Amino acid sequence: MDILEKIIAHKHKEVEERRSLYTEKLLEKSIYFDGQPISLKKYLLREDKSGIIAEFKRQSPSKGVINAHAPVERTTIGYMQAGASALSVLTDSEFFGGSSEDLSTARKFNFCPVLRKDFIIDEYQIVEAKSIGADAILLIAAALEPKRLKELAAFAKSFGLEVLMEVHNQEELENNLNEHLDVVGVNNRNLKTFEVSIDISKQLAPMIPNDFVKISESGISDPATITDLRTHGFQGFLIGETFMKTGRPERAAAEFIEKLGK
Ligand SMILES: O=C(O)c1ccccc1NCC(=O)[C@H](O)[C@H](O)COP(=O)(O)O
Repeated sequence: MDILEKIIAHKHKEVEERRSLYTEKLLEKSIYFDGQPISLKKYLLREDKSGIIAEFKRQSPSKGVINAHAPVERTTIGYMQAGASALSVLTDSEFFGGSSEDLSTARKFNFCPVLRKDFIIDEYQIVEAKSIGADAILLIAAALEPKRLKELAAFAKSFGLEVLMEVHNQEELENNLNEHLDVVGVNNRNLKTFEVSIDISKQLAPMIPNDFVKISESGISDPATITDLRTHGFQGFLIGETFMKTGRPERAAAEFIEKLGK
């Protein structure tokens, strides 16, 4: 079993356990449930922002522990003050050391789009995403059949949540484009082998229709890479480890964005 298959197998168990503790009806009582989501798509297109989606990521399967101590509140407020366009919060605990509480904390202290970064395989997780205050969810093409990905995207849109679909190759892209997606992300990291190559983004960019906002994800460690990716049509850039591996992720983000010039 590769790591993605392990994560997905775990998610199936996790969803069933959670559903037995908190029904969808209970989740719908959250203070966030009737709120209007903040559009990730619109914030990524704002010219006064960097296009960076700054990620709160404590650990990962590829790197182990990245930052065990950064507080969510200070880090996420600092990311937004530094000029990030949006936040991404890993909510998986088993493999990434995150939690729903991390996302709710980020939500409570920031007025900006918040992406729930998790491995979504079931409608329950989408109701949960809304209940913890997320504005957008991630659907990973490598983890879902195209029909299922489309059903989950439509379900998310019915709650007003925006959908980021992540691909790693041409086949995943061509098989999964549908009208319910808002943002298409190219993951530079192969989730099965952990190899990272920014060239994947550059190769796939011309194949992504312009109706979708295009983002490049993972392995971005230099502002010059963003300048280059912009010339290939990318409007958003998801960055986690480069910031989180430092003692003060929000300061690393501020220095990075200052060097970028926006
Ligand atoms: O980061 C990993 O090791 C990983 C392994 C398996 C599945 C997903 C994984 N990461 C999730 C992400 O997509 C990244 O957190 C995100 O794109 C930011 O990447 P980075 O800037 O390289 O931290």
